Amino acid sequence: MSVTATSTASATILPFAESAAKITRDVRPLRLITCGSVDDGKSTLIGRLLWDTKAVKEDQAVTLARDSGGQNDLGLPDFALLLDGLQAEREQGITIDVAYRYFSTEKRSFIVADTPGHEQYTRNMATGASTADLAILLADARVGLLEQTRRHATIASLMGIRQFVLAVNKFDLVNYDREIFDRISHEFREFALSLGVRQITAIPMSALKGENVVYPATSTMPWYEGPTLVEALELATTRSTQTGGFRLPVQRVSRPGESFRGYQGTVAGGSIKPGDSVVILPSGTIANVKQIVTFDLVRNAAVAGDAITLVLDRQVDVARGDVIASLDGQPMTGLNFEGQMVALQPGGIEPGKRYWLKSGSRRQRVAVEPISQLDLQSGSWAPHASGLDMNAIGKVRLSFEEQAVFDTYEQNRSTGAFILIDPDTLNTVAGGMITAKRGELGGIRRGEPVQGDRVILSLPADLAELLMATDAFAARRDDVEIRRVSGAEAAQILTSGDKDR
Ligand SMILES: Nc1nc2c(ncn2[C@@H]2O[C@H](COP(=O)(O)OP(=O)(O)OP(=O)(O)O)[C@@H](O)[C@H]2O)c(=O)[nH]1
Repeated sequence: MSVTATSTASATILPFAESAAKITRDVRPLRLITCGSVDDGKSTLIGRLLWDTKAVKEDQAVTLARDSGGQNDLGLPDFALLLDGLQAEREQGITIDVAYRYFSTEKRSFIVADTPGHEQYTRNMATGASTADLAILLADARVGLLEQTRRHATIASLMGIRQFVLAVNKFDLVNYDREIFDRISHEFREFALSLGVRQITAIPMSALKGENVVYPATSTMPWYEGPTLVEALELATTRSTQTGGFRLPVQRVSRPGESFRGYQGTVAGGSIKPGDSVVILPSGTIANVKQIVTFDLVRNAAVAGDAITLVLDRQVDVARGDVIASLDGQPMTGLNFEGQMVALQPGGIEPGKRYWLKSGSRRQRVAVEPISQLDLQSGSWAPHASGLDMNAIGKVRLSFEEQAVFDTYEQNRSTGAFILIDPDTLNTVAGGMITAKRGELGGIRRGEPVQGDRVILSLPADLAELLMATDAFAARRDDVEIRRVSGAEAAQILTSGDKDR
């Protein structure tokens, strides 16, 4: 549907969008989340987006007019009711689940997740954020940024979202005051930059009146020269999992007969073709791809998102939960990682307790040790060695009993993301992402032992042999463990261990 036809605004030409369209045209729909505090106007904004892009069908419009008991003083229906898929919301006056809506302009289509603003629903927000390319964060122009806005911005960044639109809403209630916009947008920009988000667009708007949403507010906010919301969305980029190397988390080993053995899963990054060499992790076995099979076809290549069965050229030991990866740019393998997580359950996260960590098809026992917690007011990380309360965002150490395989979330949002499950209740208690592998030279790095009191040295095999032959090692045999790794992996451990320090 076109967004240029308008019944409420005078502007039918969108020069910014016209030029933008020449710059980028991404065929995949852009996935967005909207978040902010209660009553900032999320439902009204999404309703307005759907209405002004003509995504509302005629029968819905009739229901809407009936349900809103007529029209508001602008002669328009109550847009918030548009999003009222759930009867409960109307009864309780709050949004209680993630609702997905679809709309499109001439240039692009969009999928929007409407996530709730209430504290206890942070978990739903994290669900919406995990698949989104961009987050629209709402703020009420009368009150500015609230803790909840900062929390949602932080979760969105934790879930890997690197594009934010700050929608400073309800400008009609502050006399379209430019100074208010400058102050709030400056404050938000500082906060978002501290989260590592660089693509930030702040837009003053009135969702209720439809100003700067689809149509520019040239008469009421002539001082604003940036894009409307829709123009900013048309320009945004989608996140891709195809930037890194090939990743196939194995979901199933298929053995229909003696002669055939295939490894099934959905490609979580990169691409593959017959003849390519791959490594099976955590074992480190190397093999070549013989065949790529989908449910009815033999393929000559597969890319991220394809569900495939991979046949290798030799008998190897592969189990559910293993990762088959390209030889170049392998994921990290180890027992100790660092991550960031948000606690999602009332009990929070207890330090030292064993949880199940689930990433893709893999489920492993893990001990979680909080290191620091994000102060949502200042945006800084404060040392924090006790548990993480519900909704708290923390940096943590993860210690596994068996070798784990991860990418950092920056490199691959599928093999770098995880959830934590409480083994007693089977509830999902946290969601998070991997930020680095912990240097297993931990005893040397800042003298901090890992794995209880033992220092683990991961060394290239030749160095390991040399060290183990020394008297010094013999004397410390009980508190030092030496692991033999490849030279490349030793280098990787050293570099990743130094990150964030
Ligand atoms: N004046 C004015 N009022 C607005 C604007 N946007 C929303 N509102 C009003 O603000 C109130 C809250 O809007 P909602 O859209 O329900 O807010 P929400 O953030 O979705 O709230 P929850 O669903 O409870 O999380 C409603 O009364 C809206 O009509 C605006 O731009 N200007």
